[in-house]
Amino acid sequence: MNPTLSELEAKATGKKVAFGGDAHIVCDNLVRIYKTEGVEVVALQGLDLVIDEGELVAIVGASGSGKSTLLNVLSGLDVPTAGVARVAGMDLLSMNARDRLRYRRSVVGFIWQQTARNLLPYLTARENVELPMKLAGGPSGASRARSRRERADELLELLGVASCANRKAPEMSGGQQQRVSIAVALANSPQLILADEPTGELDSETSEQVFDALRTANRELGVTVVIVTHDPLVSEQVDRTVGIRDGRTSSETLRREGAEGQIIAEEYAVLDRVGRLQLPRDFMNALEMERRVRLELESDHIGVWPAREEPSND
Ligand SMILES: Nc1ncnc2c1ncn2[C@@H]1O[C@H](COP(=O)(O)OP(=O)(O)OP(=O)(O)O)[C@@H](O)[C@H]1O
Repeated sequence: MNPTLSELEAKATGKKVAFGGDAHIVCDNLVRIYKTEGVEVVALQGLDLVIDEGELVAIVGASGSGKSTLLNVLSGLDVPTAGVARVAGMDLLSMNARDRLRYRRSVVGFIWQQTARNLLPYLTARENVELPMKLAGGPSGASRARSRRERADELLELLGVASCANRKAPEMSGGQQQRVSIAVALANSPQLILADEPTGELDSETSEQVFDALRTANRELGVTVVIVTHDPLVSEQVDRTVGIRDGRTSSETLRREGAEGQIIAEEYAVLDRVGRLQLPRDFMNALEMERRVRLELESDHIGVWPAREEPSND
């Protein structure tokens, strides 16, 4: 039966569910173009990404694929050229300067690769954790100072570095400094933690401790954690690894526990809303696929073949 005019009208004016719905992080067709000396570099080329609240996600990709650009956008440090970037319902493209400052102080926490960038060397671990709470303002007074100190000590305890409370950065190991950095990032109870190569300067044993601390923050405090990494150890221990290639999400690896407790990892190509997907470069090279491919729909899959050589006329 044909719809009535009023049904059509209701459909046209009805609220469409936006891409990603009310997910915690939504990037929709995100573009970031850098212009330097008249040359344009397209660092993000229409990237789509949806991350739910409380997820722990690793982002991997070759050097120059756009990982840091994405993290800078999500942290509110950089503004994308076009598209949608939404975190905790806040629109990162249209935010004014005041909201951006508030966003950076209390919605998101950041951990850099260089330990020296995360901590002030002349403050103790406890004072470093107290600092963002002081900067966020609010009432002053002895009881506020006491509650800041208590929160700092709780966070250091949670992350296994309570013994470092009175030490300054040069008196701590690299791994301890990064765990204190996580406490600093958590100080103002952010909803999201972003970490750019947090274990890049550490050996594998120390990396594992830092990664455990990030996992503890995710599990115990429910904070969403996004880690950019080259470290296979990190990407093996998260539920979801998102691969970025040429400024777009290209693959996702999902990990789940099998019936006998073994970890099963399955890699998927990412299909965007209009049906585009990136074939892995080594697959394309192996079959010398270039420019066009032939597709065939089967009952349960789609076959992709190299374009047929046209028979020559001579
Ligand atoms: N400020 C900038 N000005 C011009 N081009 C830039 C700028 N920042 C990044 N780019 C370019 O954008 C692209 C993506 O860079 P980005 O730093 O996001 O990659 P990445 O995946 O984080 O790399 P790496 O793993 O080496 O840190 C690269 O081609 C890079 O040269």
